[in-house]
Amino acid sequence: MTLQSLTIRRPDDWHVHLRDGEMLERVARHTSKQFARAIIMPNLVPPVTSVDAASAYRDRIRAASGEGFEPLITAYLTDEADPAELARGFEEKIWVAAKLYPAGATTNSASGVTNIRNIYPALEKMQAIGMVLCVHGEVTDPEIDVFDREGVFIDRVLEPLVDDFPDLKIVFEHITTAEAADFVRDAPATVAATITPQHLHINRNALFAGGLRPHAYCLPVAKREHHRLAVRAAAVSGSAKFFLGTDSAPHARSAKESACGCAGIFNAPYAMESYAAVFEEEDALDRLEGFASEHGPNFYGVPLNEDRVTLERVDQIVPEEVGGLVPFHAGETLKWRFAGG
Ligand SMILES: NC(=O)N[C@@H](CC(=O)O)C(=O)O
Ligand SMILES: [Zn+2]
Ligand SMILES: [Zn+2]
Repeated sequence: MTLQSLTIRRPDDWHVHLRDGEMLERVARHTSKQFARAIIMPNLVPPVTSVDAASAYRDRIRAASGEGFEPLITAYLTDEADPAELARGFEEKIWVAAKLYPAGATTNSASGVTNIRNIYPALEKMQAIGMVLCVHGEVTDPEIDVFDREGVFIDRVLEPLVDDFPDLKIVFEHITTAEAADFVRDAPATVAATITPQHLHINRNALFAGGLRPHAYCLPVAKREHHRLAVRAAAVSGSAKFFLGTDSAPHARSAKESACGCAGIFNAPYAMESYAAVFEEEDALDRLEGFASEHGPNFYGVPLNEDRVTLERVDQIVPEEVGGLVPFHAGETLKWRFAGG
């Protein structure tokens, strides 16, 4: 018999961009509706580099997201990252992780790290205190083909990093390739990965389907079909190393539909529906709870959520716009509906 509803422990989103100001007001409740907690990415302008900025940002998110949602703030690592400041914010429970953006790799990464060696003192400190490192894993070398930047990052940066910091907890964010899925699977238990809905649903053809499709553009860019299939296999494998991170990354419509469109897909409004579709197609709905609600907290070392949410089998057409933004799956019919707790 076909499953008509699915009740699971409330999920968390281990990678999301909530932005600030008016955009934060527009998007925050889409995330807080589905998820109990979320790892909030720090790539604001200016980036979140100090404990004070992080604390103030957390207050603004709490105000925008409403009761019952816990924003988990991250620090933005620059070449000047101060180990003492990182440790202070971690001890004061203002931030739970720090984010490595290779300078120039993605949206608002201009202040990112130019050479991984520059943050070795910060990483030593993080390793010592048990603070998680989140990584945007792409090299920025213009000689490297954009579709190869994740794979080359593994060889040039990640593998040496894992060797040099055997006790540092590392999350390889938004993986998109078979190489990344294999690397994480075979790495020590200190290494995990987040997986977005879009990298489970689309391959690079989606960027060019009948014309140039800015709303399918994010970074790392979607890859060939065999990579999508490998990332799917990892997500539904049941391995505790792979967990949910939407990378919902809203940009104004005008910034997406532009001669130089911004990278980022706004998937928050139908995030769980989108993941559920994938797990059902892979005949793995029984593994959705682990991926969405258990593997992430266990890796970060925080308790599992106690409340439950239900997904119902109801067709819903995703609108062309949500709050003036174009959501992932716009115009498509999704077969599940997030019905809350
Ligand atoms: N994923 C994206 O395409 N964009 C993100 C940045 C990021 O996660 O790399 C953003 O902040 O817009
Ligand atoms: Zn990123
Ligand atoms: Zn992101």
